[in-house]
Amino acid sequence: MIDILDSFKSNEIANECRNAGNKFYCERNFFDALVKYNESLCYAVIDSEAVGLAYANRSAVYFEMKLFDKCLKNIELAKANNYPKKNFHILDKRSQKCNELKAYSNDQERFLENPFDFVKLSYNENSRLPFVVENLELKQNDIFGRYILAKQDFNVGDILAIEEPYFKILKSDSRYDSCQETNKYQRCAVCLKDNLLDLISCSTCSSTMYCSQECLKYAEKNFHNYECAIIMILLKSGIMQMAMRVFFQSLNIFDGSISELEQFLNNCKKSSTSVYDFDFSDANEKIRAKNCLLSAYNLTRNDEDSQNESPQKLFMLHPVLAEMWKSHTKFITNFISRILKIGDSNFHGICGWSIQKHKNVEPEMVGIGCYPFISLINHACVPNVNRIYAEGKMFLLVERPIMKGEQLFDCYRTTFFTQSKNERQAILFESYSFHCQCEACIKNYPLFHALKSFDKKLLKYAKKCKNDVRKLETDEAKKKFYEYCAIIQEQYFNHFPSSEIVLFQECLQQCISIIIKPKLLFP
Ligand SMILES: C[S@@+](CC[C@H](N)C(=O)[O-])C[C@H]1O[C@@H](n2cnc3c(N)ncnc32)[C@H](O)[C@@H]1O
Repeated sequence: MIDILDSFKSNEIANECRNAGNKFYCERNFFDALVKYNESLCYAVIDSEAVGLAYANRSAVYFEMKLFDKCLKNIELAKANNYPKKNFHILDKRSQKCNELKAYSNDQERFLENPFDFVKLSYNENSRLPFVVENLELKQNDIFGRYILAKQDFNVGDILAIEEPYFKILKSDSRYDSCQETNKYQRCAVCLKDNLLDLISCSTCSSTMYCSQECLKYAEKNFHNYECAIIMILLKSGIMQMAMRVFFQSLNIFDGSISELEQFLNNCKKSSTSVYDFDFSDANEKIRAKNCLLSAYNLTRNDEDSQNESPQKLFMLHPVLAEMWKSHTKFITNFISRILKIGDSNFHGICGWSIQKHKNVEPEMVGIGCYPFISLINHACVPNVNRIYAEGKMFLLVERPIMKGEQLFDCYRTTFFTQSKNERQAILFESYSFHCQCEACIKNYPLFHALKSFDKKLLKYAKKCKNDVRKLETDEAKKKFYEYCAIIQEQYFNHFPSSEIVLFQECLQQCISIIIKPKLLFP
C-alpha cells in the first residue's frame, strides 16, 4: 500500500540515496549517480546540510563530465544551501580547476543542439493557430466526425504542426511500458525536459523536481498546490493522474473557484468546439488557458462503456479537495469521468530519449499529453503523416505526398505492412469503436514480405540505406533525410505500395530520430 507520508522529506533517506550515488560515482556510472543525488536532494530536509551535500556531489559529476558551467552552478548552490563551511576549500579547489579548464574547452556545447533548429513548420503559420500551417482546414462528416483536410499539396518531409500540450504529466510508473520509476528524478515535472539532470526540488514533497525556478513557480501556481500533499498516490494512479491534473489546472484558471469553473463550462456547452474556434496567438495566459481547456474538454469521446473509477478517495485525502467534493460531487464526478473518456481515444503517450548512453537506443515513455489539434486527425493503416515527439512537443511529418483536398491521416496503432487486415480491424474496433475503411483496408494491401518491388537496383539501395541509417551522424542524417524525401516523393505516384517506398519511409523515421536525439550522453 502507498503511504501518503512517503512523499515527505527525510534526511535519513537523503543520506542513503547520496551514499548509493557515491557508489555509482566511484564506478564512473555518472547517470545513475546523478539520479541518486537528485533523489537525495528531493528527500533532503530544507535548510539542512543534506541539501548542500547533494548539490556538491552533483558538481563533482558535472566536473568529470566537463560540464563546467553546470559544475560551477552546483558549487554555488551547495554553498548557499548549508554545505559544511569547514569543507568549502574542497569546492573552492574544484571551482578553481573548473575555471582553468573552462578557458580551454567549450567542447560539450556542440552537443547541446536544439532539435527545433531543424524541425520547423514548412509553410506560413495559421494566424490564429501559430503551431499549425495555414493551408489546412477542419471539416466534419458522418463517417469520421471531425477531420483535417489539406487545402494545398504537401510534400514528403513537410512539417505541418508542432504542438505543445497544455495538459501533460510526467509518468514515473514502471507498470507502463518502458516508463522508468525514476523519471521523477530525471525530468522536470512541468516541461518534462531532463536539463542534463540539473534539477531543483519541490520544497515540500520528495517526488517532484523542476529544471528551473520558472517551471517550479508555474507548477505551484497551476497544479502542484493541490498535488504536493497527495503526490505519491497520484503517481501510482495511472490515467487518473492525468484526469486529476486537467482538473487542478482547470481549477487554477479560476483561482481555485470550483463554482466559477462549473459556470464557465456550463456556459460553453457547444460540443463541437475545437482549436479552430480559438485564437491561440493571443498572448494573454488566462485566455490561452481557457482556450486549451475548452478545446481539450470538447475532444471526441466514446460514451458507451460509461463506468469509470471514482476519484472520491483522492479528494478525501486533501482537506480543501474534500470540501470541494462535498459541495460539488456531481460536477467533479462528471468532469473527471468526461476527461477519462476523452483520454481513451485522445491522450497520447509522450516519448523521450534517455541521456544515458546504453538506453539511448529506443525512445522511452516519459509522460502523457493532450494535443487538441493533433487529436483531430483520424486513423489510416496507411497514414500520410507521422507523429514525432521531441522535447515534449509533437510534430507532424508528411511521409507520403498529400494532394489538395485529401484528408490527413495518422496511424493510431496498426500499420498495413506489419499486421493483417483482420488483426487491424479487430484492434481498432476494440480500442476506438470504428471499422477502418482506409485505402489499405479496402484494397487489402499486402504485408511487408509480400510487397512488390519495382526497381531491383533501387531496392538494393533501399536495403543498404536501411542497414546503414542507424550509424549516421547528425549532419549526415540531415542530408539523407532530404534525399529519402525526394525519392519517396518521386516514386510514390507510380509505385505505392512497394518495398522500396516502405523501406525509405522507415529510413526517414530513423533520420529524424538521429536528428532529434540528445547527443550529450552519460556513461
Ligand atoms: C483522436 S479522435 C479523431 C478526431 C475525431 N474524428 C473527432 O471528431 O474529434 C479519434 C476518434 O475519431 C474517430 N476515428 C478515427 N479514425 C477513424 C476512421 N478511420 N474511421 C472512422 N472513425 C475514425 C473514432 O471515433 C476515434 O475514436
